[in-house]
Amino acid sequence: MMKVLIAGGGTGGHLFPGIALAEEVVTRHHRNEVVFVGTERGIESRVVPKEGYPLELVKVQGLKGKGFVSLLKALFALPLAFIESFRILARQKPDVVVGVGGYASGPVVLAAWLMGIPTAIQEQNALPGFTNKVLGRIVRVVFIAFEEARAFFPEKKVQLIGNPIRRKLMDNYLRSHVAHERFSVLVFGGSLGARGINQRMTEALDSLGDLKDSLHFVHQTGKNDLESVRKGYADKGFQAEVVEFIDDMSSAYARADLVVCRAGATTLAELTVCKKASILIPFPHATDDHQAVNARALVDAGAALMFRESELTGEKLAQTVRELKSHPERLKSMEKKAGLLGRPEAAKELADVCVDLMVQTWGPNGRERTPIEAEKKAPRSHS
Ligand SMILES: CC(=O)N[C@H]1[C@@H](OP(=O)(O)OP(=O)(O)OC[C@H]2O[C@@H](n3ccc(=O)[nH]c3=O)[C@H](O)[C@@H]2O)O[C@H](CO)[C@@H](O)[C@@H]1O
Repeated sequence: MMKVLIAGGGTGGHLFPGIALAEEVVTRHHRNEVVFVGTERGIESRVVPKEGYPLELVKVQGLKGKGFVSLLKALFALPLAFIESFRILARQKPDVVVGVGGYASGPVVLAAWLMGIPTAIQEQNALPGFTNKVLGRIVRVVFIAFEEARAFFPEKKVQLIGNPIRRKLMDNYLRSHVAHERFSVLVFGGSLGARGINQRMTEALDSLGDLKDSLHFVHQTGKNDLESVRKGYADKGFQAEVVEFIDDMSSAYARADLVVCRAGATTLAELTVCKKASILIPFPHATDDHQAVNARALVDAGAALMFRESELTGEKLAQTVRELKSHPERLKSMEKKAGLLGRPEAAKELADVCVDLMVQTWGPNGRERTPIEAEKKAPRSHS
């Protein structure tokens, strides 16, 4: 029996690896528990309750600055979030705390460390964010997904395991290979959508008119561009499903012959596990340009093509789609190379280490809990 507290979120790229860990933990034993800590405005406030896990909220702002000392200062300058974190940890009594990045991760992991609870962080990107770089010094284990991230953390703590993928996404994906007649392009801009991608793709349609009847698009726009993108496809006579957000990414991937997307780390992990060929357009304003560094790993392996948004015209994008469509053997080779980078076992490996941390710290049964606390752990079922 183990209780894991997962702190962080904000965007899907941080939260979904946490959900993947949660799924692994609760399917191992019906009395295992997972609690999330996030913020009201993060994607977690919508997704976590839907997934059936309890969510505690803290009020945190982004932390910017440089160096360990300035982060500590910034964290202590947020006394409310910090006090809330202590309270949550005292109430929840987790055996292990895992930070997945995003606003809530910093104060909660720091508070857990001060309370003597074993901590770990999971860094999704090739270049770690500021908070994780600092938390790396205090946590017991640092999980990374790209070799490039190793250099930013104490060597002995690092475990390169890849980014955990949601079990539901994997299971459904394996079951949902769909036969389709048209060449299907999945277009999406990370968990929030991407204006740059929305614009380039609608511009690209102008140069793809002759292929209209053999192309099918599934396009996720994010909140703001839904109507204009929908209109773009409709006015130009293309067959397209245009949505604000895709709930079922497994069937979206399953139907795609080609994916056009940003280079968020969780997206890339999914592309490799699902063996998909992709055109990557990294988010140009990502901190330290980390999306381009993420993308490089796939490009160097021959699994993807990458274009800088500033250099990519609609016409160039159209030409690339056209070329890949007319060279299925090239697409196949990209798919194969993507598959070689996939780490489908990441969630399991992460959960194994959580068990080790619990056993080392609290013994094989975890923390002592009063009979009432233990009783509250009603057996849960998880689909
Ligand atoms: C702007 C920004 O700072 N983005 C960061 C954020 O990206 P972001 O939150 O966009 O994350 P990713 O691209 O890594 O992952 C997106 C996740 O959302 C899911 N999804 C996406 C679209 C959709 O309609 N439905 C859906 O479920 C995908 O399947 C995937 O699981 O976190 C990533 C992981 O730390 C970073 O690499 C990104 O740089």
